[in-house]
Amino acid sequence: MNNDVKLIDYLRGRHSTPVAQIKGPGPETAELEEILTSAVRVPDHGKIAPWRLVVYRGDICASLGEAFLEIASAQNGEMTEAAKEAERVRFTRAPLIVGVISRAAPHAKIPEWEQVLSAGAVCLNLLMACEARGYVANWRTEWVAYDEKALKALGIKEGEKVAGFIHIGSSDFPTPDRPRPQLSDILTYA
Ligand SMILES: Cc1cc2nc3c(=O)[nH]c(=O)nc-3n(C[C@H](O)[C@H](O)[C@H](O)COP(=O)(O)O)c2cc1C
Repeated sequence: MNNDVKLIDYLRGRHSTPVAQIKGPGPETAELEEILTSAVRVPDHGKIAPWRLVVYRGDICASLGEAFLEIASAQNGEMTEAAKEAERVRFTRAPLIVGVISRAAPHAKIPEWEQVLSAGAVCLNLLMACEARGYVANWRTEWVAYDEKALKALGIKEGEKVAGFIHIGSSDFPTPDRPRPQLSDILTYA
């Protein structure tokens, strides 16, 4: 997002950038932490922060790719070279990835569902906080968010769930929009 774009104009056209289009640079640590500080300013019933963030970047991303490949080949048997490469680069396609991890759990007062929703809010807010600083982003999960062994390699603890792996970087060409639902198809006035 251009810095002088009004929020109302941004929201009218907000959209993601496909991962294949995301290149460097990504934000360095100081700017990233400003982005993340904004991103977690979300509605959170009970103020319990039922989420946490994990930054994946640098050498760890290539190592994770090797781990994904090992897990996938043990589960799928013979893989094509293209499929192997897809695993190797899964976490190196963007300069960095932020895992938004839901820690939703039974709570005396706060329904677990609402805790999950709050993690979704962090994901969307993170997309927008990246754009506000001139970066682009894409909210992915992919199989690694649902596989026990992959989750272990990713440092996700038992009981936690991945709300999103937000791929962050830059892009130098515009993304065409995708079809959007017609308001009339999803809106009723009670
Ligand atoms: C929870 C969640 C998980 C997603 N995971 C994937 C995924 O694994 N692979 C994929 O191609 N798109 C995935 N998407 C969709 C991408 O984020 C897609 O680019 C996005 O829906 C584009 O919409 P936008 O332009 O309105 O942001 C996911 C979306 C959500 C909300």
